[in-house]
Amino acid sequence: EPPAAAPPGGSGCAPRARGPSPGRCGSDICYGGSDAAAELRARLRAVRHTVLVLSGKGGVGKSTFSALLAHGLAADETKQVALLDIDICGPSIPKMMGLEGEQVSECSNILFVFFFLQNLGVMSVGFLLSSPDDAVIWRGPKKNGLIKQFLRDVDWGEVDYLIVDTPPGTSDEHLSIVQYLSATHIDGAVIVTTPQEVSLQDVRKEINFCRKVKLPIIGVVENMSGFVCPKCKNESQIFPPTTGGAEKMCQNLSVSLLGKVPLDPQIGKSCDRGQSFLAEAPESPATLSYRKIIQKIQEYCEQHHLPEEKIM
Ligand SMILES: Nc1ncnc2c1ncn2[C@@H]1O[C@H](COP(=O)(O)OP(=O)(O)OP(=O)(O)O)[C@@H](O)[C@H]1O
Ligand code: SF4
Repeated sequence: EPPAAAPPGGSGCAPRARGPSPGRCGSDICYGGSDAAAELRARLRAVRHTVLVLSGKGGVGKSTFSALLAHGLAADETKQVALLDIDICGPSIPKMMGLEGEQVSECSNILFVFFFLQNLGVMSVGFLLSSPDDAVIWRGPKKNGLIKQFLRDVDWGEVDYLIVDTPPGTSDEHLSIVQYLSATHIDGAVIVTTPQEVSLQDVRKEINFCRKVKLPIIGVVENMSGFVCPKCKNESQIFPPTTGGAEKMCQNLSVSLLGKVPLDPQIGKSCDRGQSFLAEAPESPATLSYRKIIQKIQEYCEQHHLPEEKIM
């Protein structure tokens, strides 16, 4: 189904000016006052589950996983899913969701998400850039202000699953999102890695970060885990797991391994076209792995679901 380009918002909504909107005090961006936590709570009160997607290294497939997690959850049409991209320096979600070049719309200081499907909304910092090739070079406080603005000013509506694609590593943005979302509820984090030691090293840091900020870890996904040749069916380890891969690391650190996703060149092609790989290659081994992982995340969230009074 083609993406609906126009966000909802009614006729009076002019396209939003580029860049974050100024705060009420007239400063470049509003960092929130004493009532900020209450505002955030109010805005996010109808979000049932929040899942952060993290990775130690860049390029391991975190944004791809976030996009496909959102697609997979939205396959159940009774669920409302929102995908938030806070990768301020390299937002790739607009392209992966076929929404590149879109600009955020606002009406009465409320920002509207774009809908890929009727039940799958997307919000990305990329919608604030004038061109997909623009670089964002901002200092921490400005980034934090933007993240808070996203959470506070966006009309999320009723959301069953809010998936947050974060930048690689552990930075100011991670601390901010954990702090802001703690005003409501975070189910936990999914950490994406390749089997290589160089990626696993950074995952260990990520796990320490989660433990420090008391963010539950739903589990680890080992991506690019082997390649099955479509011709001869031989399996090759493109990124050899020299130290036992994610499986060994998860055992050692008492963290769940949610699953392994093999390399499949079709994944990149589908993402570049802004299409769901799960829908385009429903029988592929990678899709089957993604589906099993998504089901585990869903089960985890259902087991940790919010008390009714928080769902208003
Ligand atoms: N299992 C896979 N098989 C083949 N290609 C993959 C797989 N997973 C991801 N890719 C490709 O790897 C590249 C990097 O993926 P992606 O942009 O999701 O990484 P990332 O971890 O979000 O990177 P960054 O954090 O730097 O934005 C993309 O071209 C994507 O299509
Ligand atoms: S395993 Fe390698 S050489 Fe053999 S068919 Fe597959 S791609 Fe070709």
